[in-house]
Amino acid sequence: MEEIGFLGIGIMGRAMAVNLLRHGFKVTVWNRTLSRCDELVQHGASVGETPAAVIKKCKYTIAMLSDPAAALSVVFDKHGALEHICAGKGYIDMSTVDADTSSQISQAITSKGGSFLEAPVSGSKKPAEDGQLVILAAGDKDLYDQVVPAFDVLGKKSFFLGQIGNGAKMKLVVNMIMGSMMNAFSEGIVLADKSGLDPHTLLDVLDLGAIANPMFKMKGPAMIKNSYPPAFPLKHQQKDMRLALALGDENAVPMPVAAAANEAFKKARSLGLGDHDFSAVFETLSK
Ligand SMILES: NC(=O)C1=CN([C@@H]2O[C@H](COP(=O)(O)OP(=O)(O)OC[C@H]3O[C@@H](n4cnc5c(N)ncnc54)[C@H](OP(=O)(O)O)[C@@H]3O)[C@@H](O)[C@H]2O)C=CC1
Ligand SMILES: O=CC(=O)O
Repeated sequence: MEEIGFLGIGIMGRAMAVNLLRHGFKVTVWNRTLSRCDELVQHGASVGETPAAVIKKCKYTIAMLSDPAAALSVVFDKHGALEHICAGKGYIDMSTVDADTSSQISQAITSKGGSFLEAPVSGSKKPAEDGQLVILAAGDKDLYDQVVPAFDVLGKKSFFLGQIGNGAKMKLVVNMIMGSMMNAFSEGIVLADKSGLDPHTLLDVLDLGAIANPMFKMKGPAMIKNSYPPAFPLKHQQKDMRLALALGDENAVPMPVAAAANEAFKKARSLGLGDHDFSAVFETLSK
């Protein structure tokens, strides 16, 4: 494949770009805080000074940014992606955003002749490091086919979900479920503890039954120790709950469980836990 641009070297972007480099891709990176690119240079990456410079250099550019405001800013602001996007270039936004944000980006890119794919991912820091993400792509099928070699490195499975917005919506549905589960799990651990049970035994029981899952298994032991090293920052989970609730609003879908979970994540943010892992929502109950 041609050289790949990578915009956004946060928890996920760093792991994904390193993975591409490890598998022999040439990668040019950019990050708003440019110093975060230094480590990538040691892995063999080049650095672009602006998103526009990366787009100019690379046939394909991936973005992995925090939220809708960041995704829009990197495309539309001065020295943004739009300045050099043109026919023959592809832009792949893998950030978790809402369908409307994705459509705005798609329209802007395609109106300048470029091609666009949204491709949010399911799977956190460790799956990103291990190339085990689940990729939820939608938009330009030709571009999808062209970047499959990169997706094969980044993920264990890619879905092509059709028109723009479908990838964003699928991701929000999945994370709405995940955020609700994390709250139910937190309440369960506290309930076990306060009613005189050993929370570690609860984890063992859960792991053997019908609701066993990798998230409970991975996060539970650390939560019991009140430890929340950020893999998926809580502020991003709350953003996903907010965007999923807006999708529910648009479609008149009642979501009382997700709404309550969103309040708990908001409470956690108000306690200053936004940069901790999203499992820190546990703190809203255990104090
Ligand atoms: N972490 C996870 O487990 C997963 C995260 N996601 C999604 O992936 C995306 C990235 O997540 P993650 O890597 O964890 O987040 P981080 O907070 O670690 O990284 C966010 C990135 O966005 C950049 N950024 C933020 N605001 C702006 C802005 N206004 N202009 C330009 N760049 C900006 C940051 O740059 P700077 O360094 O300068 O702050 C950084 O590169 C999010 O949409 C998240 O919801 C999806 C699946 C899993
Ligand atoms: O978006 C977070 C994840 O773990 O997936």
